[in-house]
Amino acid sequence: MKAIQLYYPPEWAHCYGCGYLNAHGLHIQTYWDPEKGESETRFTPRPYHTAIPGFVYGGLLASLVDCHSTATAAAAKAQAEGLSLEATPLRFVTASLKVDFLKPTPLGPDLRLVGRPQEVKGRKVVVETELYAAGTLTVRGEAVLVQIAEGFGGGAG
Ligand SMILES: CCCCCCCCCCCCCCCC(=O)SCCNC(=O)CCNC(=O)[C@H](O)C(C)(C)COP(=O)(O)OP(=O)(O)OC[C@H]1O[C@@H](n2cnc3c(N)ncnc32)[C@H](O)[C@@H]1OP(=O)(O)O
Repeated sequence: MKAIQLYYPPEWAHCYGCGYLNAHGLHIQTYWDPEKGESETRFTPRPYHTAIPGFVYGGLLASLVDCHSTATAAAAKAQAEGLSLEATPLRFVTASLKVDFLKPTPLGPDLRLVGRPQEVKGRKVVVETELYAAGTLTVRGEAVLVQIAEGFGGGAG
């Protein structure tokens, strides 16, 4: 299966969180399950992603939720409209991002994010994301994503 981010055209693939053309980026990769209508990202933080020793920096967790949500929005919109991302790349930007840090996230285990679209309406998609560390829910996010309008800000992403 191909990660949603790999369908982004090169001019939209420089994002620090998920752009495949950003050599210094996180390279977040999101996979869509059309049967369940939900998405998954896995990410293993590095030792330098520390908040306090043993725990993951919250800004990194917010970045994971952010880019996981933009990709989930693209997949959800494509499925809702019966489009193929291969033929019709869709790219969303984050209009609003809310992150609840429910528990400290331990540094070490692989993190798993699950995204569920709550609303797909026009250019807007609302996505709820849960982030698990070793099976424990530690972060919940809600994001409002807006599809980039035709010809908008080309090359900036
Ligand atoms: C990087 C940016 C440059 C772009 C270059 C483009 C190319 C590169 C792409 C690569 C992108 C990488 C993506 C990585 C993920 C990020 O980190 S993106 C970076 C952070 N995000 C930004 O910088 C976005 C800045 N904000 C904006 O540009 C504009 O506010 C937006 C988000 C495009 C929306 O403006 P708009 O197109 O005028 O949309 P508008 O018609 O007002 O609203 C559409 C819908 O969204 C809702 N909405 C809009 N804002 C909000 C909000 N804050 N809260 C709740 N709902 C909202 C509206 O209510 C409306 O809903 P409905 O009425 O239809 O139900």
